Amino acid sequence: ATNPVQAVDFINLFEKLSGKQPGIRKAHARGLCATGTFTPEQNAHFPGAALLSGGELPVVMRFSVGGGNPEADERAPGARGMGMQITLPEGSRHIFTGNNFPVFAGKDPQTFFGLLQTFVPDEQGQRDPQKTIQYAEQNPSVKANLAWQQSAGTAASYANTEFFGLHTFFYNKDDAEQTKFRWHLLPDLGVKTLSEDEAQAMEADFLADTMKQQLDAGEVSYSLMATIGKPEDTNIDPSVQWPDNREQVKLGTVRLSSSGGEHCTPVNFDPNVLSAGFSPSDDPVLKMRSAAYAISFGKRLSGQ
Ligand code: HEM
Repeated sequence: ATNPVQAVDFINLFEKLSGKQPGIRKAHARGLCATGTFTPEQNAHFPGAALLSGGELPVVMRFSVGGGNPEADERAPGARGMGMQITLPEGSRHIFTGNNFPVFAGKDPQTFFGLLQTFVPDEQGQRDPQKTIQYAEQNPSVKANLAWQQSAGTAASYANTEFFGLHTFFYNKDDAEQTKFRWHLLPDLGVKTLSEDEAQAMEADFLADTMKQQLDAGEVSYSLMATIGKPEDTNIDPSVQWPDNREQVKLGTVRLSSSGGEHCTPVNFDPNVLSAGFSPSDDPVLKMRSAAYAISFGKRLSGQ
């Protein structure tokens, strides 16, 4: 492409799709903050990882509804997100930011951008679904995600949602013995979605109360899992899932202790912030995210 898409183009497009929302995240605008702990488990695939070597570490998590609307209706089916910052004893951080779909909408930023452009309404405020269908025919790497969007229910609770990192990461990348993995966060309370009727019986902002009730009733926890990749599994394409027979290992348990509050306000959940020994892949979508999040973070903190 002669004119590759830039991070700022995404920010402008998000503002076009959701309106200017001064001081608000340009994507995943509606959210719920939570705090808790991460209890690591040592693992042969991650020898000596500082993240997994100590005891309990503090966690700040932000759950969110996809899109730039801070008043998004939580009864609607579709994308939900999760950002998790784990702070290590010496102060370094490891951030995991994932969504509830197992496959991304496009093999690279350009393809994803083109898809988002098909969602821009015309002068009468109407969206043209035909544009999206045509785009998918010409850009098949968006199809698996669109199929997921079609069939997705409404997340019953953030405590009952699975989140996927989607990109490939490495541990000890420079070593001959490097581990290649993708992570996901499995809710120990099980995955639950609501049918359309069940969702309509809820309040539009039910997710914060639901989380509070679940925290009052007992433990809300997640298993942080890594899928270990084989050489033939893609390093760079988040629109392609790895075969489902790959080895799964548990990196630790995330336990929530509180929800609500402003702990997430000063956090930029940039998925390229990794603790010692970990490194990102060359996935161009992953690379694009740091710059886009930084622009959104700066705008949000400066009231734009
Ligand atoms: C080119 C691709 C992408 C772009 C341009 C993009 C852009 C953004 C932006 C601008 C924000 C707001 C950041 C802030 O203000 O702090 C955001 C938040 C978020 N994104 Fe992305 N994103 C992309 C891909 C992804 C992918 C692949 C995932 C999931 C694996 C994801 C999950 C999230 C989540 C969960 C949040 C909310 C973080 C929070 O609560 O602060 N995004 N994204």
